[in-house]
Amino acid sequence: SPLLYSRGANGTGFVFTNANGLNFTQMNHTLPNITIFATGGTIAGSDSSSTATTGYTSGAVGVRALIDAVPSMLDIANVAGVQTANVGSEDITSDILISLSKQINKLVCDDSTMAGAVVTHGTDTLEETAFFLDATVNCGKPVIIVGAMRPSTAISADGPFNLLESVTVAASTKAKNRGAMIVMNDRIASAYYTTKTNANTMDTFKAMEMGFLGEMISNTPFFFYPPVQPTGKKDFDISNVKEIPRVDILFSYEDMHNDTLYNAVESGAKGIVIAGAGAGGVTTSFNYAMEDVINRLGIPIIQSMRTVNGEVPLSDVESNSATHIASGYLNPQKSRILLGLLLAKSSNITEIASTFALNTNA
Ligand SMILES: NC(=O)C[C@H](N)C(=O)O
Repeated sequence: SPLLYSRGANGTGFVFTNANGLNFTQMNHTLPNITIFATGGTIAGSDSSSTATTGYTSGAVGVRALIDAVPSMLDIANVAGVQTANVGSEDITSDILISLSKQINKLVCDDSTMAGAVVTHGTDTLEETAFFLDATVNCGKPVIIVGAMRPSTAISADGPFNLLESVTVAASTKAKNRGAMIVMNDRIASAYYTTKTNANTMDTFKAMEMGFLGEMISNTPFFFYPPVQPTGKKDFDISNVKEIPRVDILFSYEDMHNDTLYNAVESGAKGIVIAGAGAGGVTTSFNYAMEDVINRLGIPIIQSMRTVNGEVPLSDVESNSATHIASGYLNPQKSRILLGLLLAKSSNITEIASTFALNTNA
């Protein structure tokens, strides 16, 4: 069961909580209550050098240290911490995603005293977890996913301010009914569309065509638009889901070999996403191999794109939408999460195709 901590706005120390909910008896009752779910990553990273932004240990410090590093968050909200995992985000698994989503649904959605959730996470796969939570936590309370590009021991570590801003957005009534959001580098971004665009720098999370939802100025959120959800978004109830079927991503390139597809299927993939060249492109020969796998084995294949921007329209994946499925505006890693969630419910290719079609201009 998760480790739970909380403490009062007046700094009166930790209040024990039980696994069914949080005891906020020593809290400042004029403030909203927020739970932070820590999963590891650079935001919890540590290194002996204060200038190292590579080669450090991810997930070295726990949720209590993260909260302790930002005392001013207790002027914004009563805060509880749950240690869901403590790993580099490359080691986040679909089992962790299922348990994180269930924890948020139980401890935040089902608890009327809770205003919102913050998830601390490594940045490398943050967009995948953000997409998963956007799809599976749907109670209208803000869910904010946050990371850092500099470890906690670096000069000007970005984690503490990012965490303060995330708690602030999660506690804001203006943040309700907008789906999950990524808050980093003074920007509020859509979990659905935002991707990591730079491997190293702090200004990395962007949805270049769709833009940001808002900004943080002096730790105050400003939303550019009223609450809105992405056009193609589908909500999932995963309360009965125990496992997400395996979905592999295959990268398209000149001379791509068909056996990459057959190997994936033989190894147990129940769905495939192609990071296609341009608008979903693969070699002519690979196109025949896809046709074979779809028709003979009934395995859905989503054609996405290896470019950072753009759309794979249905008209670009040939044939009809029930056999070749276009990812629309979803990149391969987000398409993989969506296909996994759909396969956890049903392997009906027509249903899968119609969900992806919501993301295309068809
Ligand atoms: N900036 C980071 O968080 C990168 C780290 N490797 C992670 O994703 O866990």
